[in-house]
Amino acid sequence: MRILTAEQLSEADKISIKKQQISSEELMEKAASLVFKEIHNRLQTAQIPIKIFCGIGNNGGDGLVVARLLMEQAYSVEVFIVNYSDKRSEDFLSNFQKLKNLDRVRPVLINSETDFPEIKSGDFIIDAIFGIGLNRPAEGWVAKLIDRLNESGAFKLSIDMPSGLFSDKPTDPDSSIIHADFTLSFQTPKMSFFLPESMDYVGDFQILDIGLDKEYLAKLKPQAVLVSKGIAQSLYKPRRKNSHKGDYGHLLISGGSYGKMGSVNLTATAALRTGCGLCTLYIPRCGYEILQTNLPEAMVLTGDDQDFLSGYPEDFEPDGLCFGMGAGTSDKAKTALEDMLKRTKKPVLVDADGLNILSENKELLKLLPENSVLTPHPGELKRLIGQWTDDFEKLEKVKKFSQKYKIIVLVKGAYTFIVNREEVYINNSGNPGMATAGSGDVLSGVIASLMVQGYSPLSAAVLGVYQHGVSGDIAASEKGYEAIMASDIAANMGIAFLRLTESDEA
Ligand SMILES: NC(=O)C1=CN([C@@H]2O[C@H](COP(=O)(O)OP(=O)(O)OC[C@H]3O[C@@H](n4cnc5c(N)ncnc54)[C@H](OP(=O)(O)O)[C@@H]3O)[C@@H](O)[C@H]2O)[C@@H](O)CC1
Ligand SMILES: Nc1ncnc2c1ncn2[C@@H]1O[C@H](COP(=O)(O)OP(=O)(O)O)[C@@H](O)[C@H]1O
Ligand SMILES: [K+]
Repeated sequence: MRILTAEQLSEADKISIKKQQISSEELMEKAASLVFKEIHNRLQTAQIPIKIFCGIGNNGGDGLVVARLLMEQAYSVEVFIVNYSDKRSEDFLSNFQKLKNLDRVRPVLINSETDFPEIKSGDFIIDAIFGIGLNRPAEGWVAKLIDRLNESGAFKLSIDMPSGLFSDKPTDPDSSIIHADFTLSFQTPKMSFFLPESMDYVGDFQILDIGLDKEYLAKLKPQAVLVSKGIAQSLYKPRRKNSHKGDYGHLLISGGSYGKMGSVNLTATAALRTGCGLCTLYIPRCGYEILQTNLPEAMVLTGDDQDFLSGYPEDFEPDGLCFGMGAGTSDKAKTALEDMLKRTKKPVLVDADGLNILSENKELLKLLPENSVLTPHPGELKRLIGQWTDDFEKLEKVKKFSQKYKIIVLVKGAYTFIVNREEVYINNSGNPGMATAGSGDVLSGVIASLMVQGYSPLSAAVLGVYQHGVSGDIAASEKGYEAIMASDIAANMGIAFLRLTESDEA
């Protein structure tokens, strides 16, 4: 699914109306009918007090259509017009008239704070105040109304956007924004649904296909692409019967220090569970017995130092390299990274302390082979690219960084962003149970393993992040969020690949 801007969607709206020879009022009826259906499916005519707050633009128009359709099914509905301006949209006005023609309804106009209705915690609020047409933060009594709705404790369903939230630019967190429990959004998700600063306003969300012209939509340059199972399937390379371990690549994982050997163990386990043919670990001497005992499938080479990573193995040509987990940022570890980067032309994956070393020694960034993959979490990213003022600026900075060094940069989080120059992918698989020590180490193993198996670094990053999330979801369904440990994410990778190759019907 492609993420488009408000401007692109409004234009697509106009083009679709023209091409499909329908009126904008008909498009609104179609969009709002889908919202009605979702609500009706869930409420099944339960007599919950429904209060619909409608603005005076097209988002308000949607709210009015939903109100009419709910009334036709004998729901208990009250309609409030948030009358912030006299510039009512045409489709708002025609639907306002249609609603008033029903004799049971008396929409209540809200012109100031004194008109606010009482809102009880058991009410069901439908928020149709502002949609993608919001062009400034909500102010005055409209802001107070939004605050009042948020404080009510009532369930809030937003149409298209939580009112007060911008779709594709930063929203001042001090402004008034509906804190939706659920958002039903039209045609495509909006960028702010995925960014850490704004995702909480959206609640759970569902996208309703309102039938905008597919041909036109396909021509638009998306802000980002949401990674789906279909995309992951299209990247997947099935294993051939006529193959041997040499066909699936030899990965060298370099990391670890005294007390941090577990991270290398997790990365290596994940890499082997993701199918690389051979895996060698390059570690300080203190980790030798630990890893040889724990993970007999991996080969182990050690540097000269007892506790810290040092040097780089002589005469060793793996198919790909992964550096950083548990490595620390000692001078020796820095030299180890530098030696590695000077010895290879193949894209590498750098994670964790490898990223911290790069942040402290920015000149090393220039040594990264083209299309190397960096996998920072937000803290590591900040050290790497500097502070940002908001998530949209962060994304722009990451794109520039990716362009400057010709590399792929992940921004890990509840939604992980995969940035390849101007191109952005957003991953939606995974769950909060994965917020646990070592799950990032597992991700590095998954991606690096795919990289040595002949996937392009970008495909490895997109497929790897998706599979890592799916594996975490399998772990959650078996164990519950709290009990997930990073090793469970590695352990479930096989089932995640089985799921990937299953058709959805199966
Ligand atoms: N495109 C699609 O796919 C489809 C879209 N559809 C629906 O249309 C919605 C977009 O409708 P829209 O363009 O009329 O804008 P909307 O969000 O109702 O608000 C604009 C109004 O708010 C005003 N205003 C803005 N900020 C303000 C503020 N802070 N405080 C006060 N006023 C403020 C602004 O007034 P002005 O700035 O001119 O003063 C204007 O009057 C979209 O979200 C979806 O629900 C579907 O029906 C069909 C398919
Ligand atoms: N709430 C969440 N939902 C989905 N995935 C998550 C969530 N929290 C963390 N993750 C995933 O878990 C991993 C955590 O990585 P990281 O912070 O580097 O962990 P560590 O350093 O402990 O290995 C990332 O891949 C991230 O996307
Ligand atoms: K809304």
